[in-house]
Amino acid sequence: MTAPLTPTTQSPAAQRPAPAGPLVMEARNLVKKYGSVIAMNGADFELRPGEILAVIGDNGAGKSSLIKALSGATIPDSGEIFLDGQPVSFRSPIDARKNGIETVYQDLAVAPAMTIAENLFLGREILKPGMMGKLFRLLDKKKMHDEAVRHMQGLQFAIKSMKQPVETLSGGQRQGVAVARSAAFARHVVIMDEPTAALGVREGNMVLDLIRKVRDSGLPVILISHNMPHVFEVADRIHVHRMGKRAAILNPRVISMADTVSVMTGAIRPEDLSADMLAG
Ligand SMILES: Nc1ncnc2c1ncn2[C@@H]1O[C@H](COP(=O)(O)OP(=O)(O)OP(=O)(O)O)[C@@H](O)[C@H]1O
Repeated sequence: MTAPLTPTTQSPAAQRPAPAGPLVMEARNLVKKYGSVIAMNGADFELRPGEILAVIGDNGAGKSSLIKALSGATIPDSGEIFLDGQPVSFRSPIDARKNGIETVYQDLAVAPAMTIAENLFLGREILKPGMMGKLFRLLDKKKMHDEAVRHMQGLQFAIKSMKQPVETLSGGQRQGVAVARSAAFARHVVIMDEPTAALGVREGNMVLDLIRKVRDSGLPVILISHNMPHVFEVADRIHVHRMGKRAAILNPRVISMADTVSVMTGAIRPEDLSADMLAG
């Protein structure tokens, strides 16, 4: 062992029992090579129902490659992915979406000039019933608006009007719209790639709150983040990625942030951790 194992302070996640049950998503032995660079080197992954699973790792550890494989943005060279125990092979992000997996990307989150309601239904607009929708492709704006209100209220998302253009919102609120949109359409899994990056403290907390609500609504969340306090704030389990594969799954109720970072950098070997620090 190369570093002391420090006791943890109790995180808010401490109040929640560890989620259990059959796996919602699983990956085994994923490999992805780019020429001589090995981005995934036998990566495993497990997502349980009702949990927020944080995925952390140093730059270049292969987190994005893993997430891209799970969301259909990359096709792995080899390995297996299972959804509800069934083998799946996503050829594109649309394929993954069809299987109920929604991804919130840090950058292409929302269309600024469109309203909140329009953003929620972007690419999935509801057409008017009957000939008006079928023939003339007229949008059912009222239905989309009412659905948007219902959904945002369900997430207790404080917005005055769904008719507000997204560009009039704060950064945190915009990110909130992107999170809410994914939650609205995901049937299985929501993947969030650095959703709180570039946000201030208050806005970051607002998005974290929303992520908890998404989880509490029954959707498991995969949260990729470099922000350790945020990870410890919301994660039920922490998947540590290192050198192209999963190094450990940690229990944020027991392990400290400092030791988590040490596992991530390789200063602490997972086999040197006590059993309760691991969240197998
Ligand atoms: N399209 C690509 N072409 C070539 N190399 C790539 C490609 N995508 C990823 N890599 C390489 O694969 C390795 C893993 O990259 P990946 O982006 O998955 O890591 P990461 O953990 O997400 O890193 P970061 O936190 O810096 O985003 C890196 O060495 C990276 O340079």
